[in-house]
Amino acid sequence: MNTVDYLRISLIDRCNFRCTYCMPEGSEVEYIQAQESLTNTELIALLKEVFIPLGFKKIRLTGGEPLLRRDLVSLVDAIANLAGVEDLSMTTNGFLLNELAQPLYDAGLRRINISLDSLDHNVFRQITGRDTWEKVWAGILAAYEVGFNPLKLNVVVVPEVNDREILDLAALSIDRHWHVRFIEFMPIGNDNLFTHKRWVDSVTLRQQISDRYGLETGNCKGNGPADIFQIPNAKGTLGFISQMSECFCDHCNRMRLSADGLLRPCLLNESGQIDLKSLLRQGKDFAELRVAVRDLLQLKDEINFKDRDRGTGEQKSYFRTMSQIGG
Ligand SMILES: Nc1nc2c(ncn2[C@@H]2O[C@H](COP(=O)(O)OP(=O)(O)OP(=O)(O)O)[C@@H](O)[C@H]2O)c(=O)[nH]1
Ligand SMILES: C[S@@+](CC[C@H](N)C(=O)[O-])C[C@H]1O[C@@H](n2cnc3c(N)ncnc32)[C@H](O)[C@@H]1O
Ligand code: SF4
Ligand code: SF4
Repeated sequence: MNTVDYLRISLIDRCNFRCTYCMPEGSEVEYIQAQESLTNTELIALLKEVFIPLGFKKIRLTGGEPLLRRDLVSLVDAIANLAGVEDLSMTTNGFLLNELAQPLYDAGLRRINISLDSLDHNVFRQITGRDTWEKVWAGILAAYEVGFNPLKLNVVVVPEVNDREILDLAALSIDRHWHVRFIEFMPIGNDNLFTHKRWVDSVTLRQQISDRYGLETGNCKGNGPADIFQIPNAKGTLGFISQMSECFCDHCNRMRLSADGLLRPCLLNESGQIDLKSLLRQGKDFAELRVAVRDLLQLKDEINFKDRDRGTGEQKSYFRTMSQIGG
C-alpha cells in the first residue's frame, strides 16, 4: 500500500469564476448550505485528532475558490501551527490574492498554486467567464513579491482555446522563479467541451517547448503528480500533469475532504466516501473516526481509479464535479 499522507481540503464549493472546463456558466451545481459546511473548529479538530495521527502531513487548501472562505486567514494560521503539518499549500484562481497574499503569508502559508490559463485577456475571459485578467495578474505579482515559494501557475490546456499559447506561458518560467504547469483536461466539469475537442497530451506539449527553447529535467517542491522539466538556464520549471495520457494512480498519495466533510479516496471514483461531518455531529468520538478513516485507507488501493479514458473509452458521469471536490 502506498503511503497516503496528502489531504486536499475543499474549503468552499462556490466560486467567483465560471471556467469552461470546470463550472461553465449555467451549470447546475447544488451548493452546500452554510450549516452543512465544516466549521473552522470542526476542521481543525478533524486534522488534529484524526488525520495527523493517521500520518497525514501535507495539506492543500482548495475549492471552489478558497479565497472566498470566511475567516480564511485565521484558519490558515491555525492549520499552519498544528504540530505534524509539514507542508501547507493552496490552489486558487488568484482573483483576491492582491489583497490576501500578505495576510496569508503572515498566517503561515508559504506556497501557492494559481490558475492562469491564458495571457490573452480575451481568451482568459472566454475560459473563465470573467474579464479579470489584470486583477489575477496583480494577485500573482503580489504573491511573488510577498515571497511565496514555490509559486506555481496552473494551465489547463484546452484544444483550440489556449493551446496556441503554450510557448508564451512556458516562457513565464524563464526570468522569474515561476513554475508553470500544464494540466491535461479531464472529462469532469464540462462533458460538452470535452467531447468536442478532447485533450492535448503532455508529450506533444513537451515536444513543442523543446523544439523552441530546449528542455531538460527539473526539480521543484511538490506533492502532486507533475513531471518536472526546465528550459535550460530558466529560473523556474515546467510541470506536466498527465492524468489522461499516463496513469499515476499506482503511486497515489492523497485523499480529499469536501467542504461538507465527505472524505473521498479518489478524485475520479466516488466509492467508499465517509461522511465525517455527520459522524462528528452525531457525537462519535475521535477514536471511532480514526478507525473509519484507517479502514478506508486500507481500501484505497482497490478504489483508486484505474479505468481512465485514454482517448477511446466511455466517459463517466459524476455526482460531484471538480469545483465541489477541489481538483
Ligand atoms: N487525476 C488526478 N489529477 C490530479 C491529482 N492531483 C492533482 N491532479 C490534477 O492536477 C491539478 C492541479 O493540482 P494542484 O491543486 O495544483 O495540486 P498538486 O499538483 O498536487 O500540487 P503540488 O503539491 O504543488 O505538486 C488538479 O486540479 C488536477 O487536475 C490526482 O490525484 N488525480
Ligand atoms: C477546481 S480548482 C479549485 C481551486 C481554484 N478555484 C483554482 O481554479 O485554482 C483546482 C484545479 O482544478 C483544475 N481543473 C478544474 N477542472 C478541470 C478539468 N476538467 N480538467 C483538469 N483540471 C481541471 C483547475 O485548473 C485548478 O488548477
Ligand atoms: S477551476 Fe477554479 S476558478 Fe475555475 S471555475 Fe473551477 S473552481 Fe472556479
Ligand atoms: S485518479 Fe484517483 S487514484 Fe488516480 S491519482 Fe487521482 S486521486 Fe489518485
